[in-house]
Amino acid sequence: MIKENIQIFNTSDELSENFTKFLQNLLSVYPHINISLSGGSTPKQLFNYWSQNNKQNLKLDWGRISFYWGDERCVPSDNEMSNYGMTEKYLFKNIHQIQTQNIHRIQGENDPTIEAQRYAKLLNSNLAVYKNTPCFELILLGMGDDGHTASIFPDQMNLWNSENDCVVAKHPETGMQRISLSGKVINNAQHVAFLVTGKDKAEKVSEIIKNRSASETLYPAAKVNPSNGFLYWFLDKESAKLL
Ligand SMILES: O=C1O[C@H](COP(=O)(O)O)[C@@H](O)[C@H](O)[C@H]1O
Repeated sequence: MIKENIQIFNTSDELSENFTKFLQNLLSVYPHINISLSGGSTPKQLFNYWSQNNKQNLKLDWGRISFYWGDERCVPSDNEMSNYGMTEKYLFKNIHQIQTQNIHRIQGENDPTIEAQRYAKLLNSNLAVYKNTPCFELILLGMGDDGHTASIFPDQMNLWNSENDCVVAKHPETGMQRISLSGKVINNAQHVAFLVTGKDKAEKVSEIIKNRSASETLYPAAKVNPSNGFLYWFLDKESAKLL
C-alpha cells in the first residue's frame, strides 16, 4: 500500500512556497538532510523562488542541507544541459550560505560507467545505509511527459531494477548518456517528492495516480513507491487538471 500525499497549487510560486514549508518541517525533525535534486523545469522555478526570497523569510538552515543529484547528463558542468550547471546558476550562485563541502555533484564529464561507480561509493559512505542501500532523507523528482523520472526512461525499465545504486542510461531520442539513481535507491528514501508543473504532464500524472498498477509496467515514474517512506506530489493546477 503506497503512502501518498497529493497537493495541488494555483501557481508555481505557491507550489514553491509550500514545498519550502515542507522542507522547513523536515528540518525541524532531522539534524541534517541529504537531499537529492532533479534537473528540469520545475526545480528551476523552485531555485528561483529560493534565490529571490532567501533574504526575507525562507528560514532554511542551509548549513544543515547536503545536495546530491538523482541524475545527470554526461556533459561538463558548464554545458547548458548539465543539471548541476542549472543548479549552480539558479541556486548556488545566489545563496552564499550554501557551503561547497555540502555539494556533491555527479561528474558528467567523466567516463559514465566509472562515474556511476564512484557516485554509488560516495553515497554509501556519506549517507545512512539501510537494507544495504544508501538512504536519502529526501529525494526530489521531476517527471517527463513520457513518464520518465530521474534518468530512467520507459524503454529502459530494466535499469529501474538494477542491483547497482547508480546506472548509466541513454536518452531514447538523442542517445545522450546519463547517470541516474536506480529504483532501489529511490524507493529506499524516507521522503520522495515529485514536483510537477505544466499541462504537458497532465495525462501521465492522472494515469499514474489513478491507475498505478497498470502504469507501473509502462512508466518509471509509476514505480516510485518508497518502501519505508512517503511519497508526495506537489502539482500545479495545469498538471493536475485531469485528476
Ligand atoms: O531530463 C530530465 O527531465 C526530468 C523532467 O524534467 P522536466 O523539465 O520535464 O520537469 C527531470 O526530472 C530530470 O532530472 C532531467 O534530467
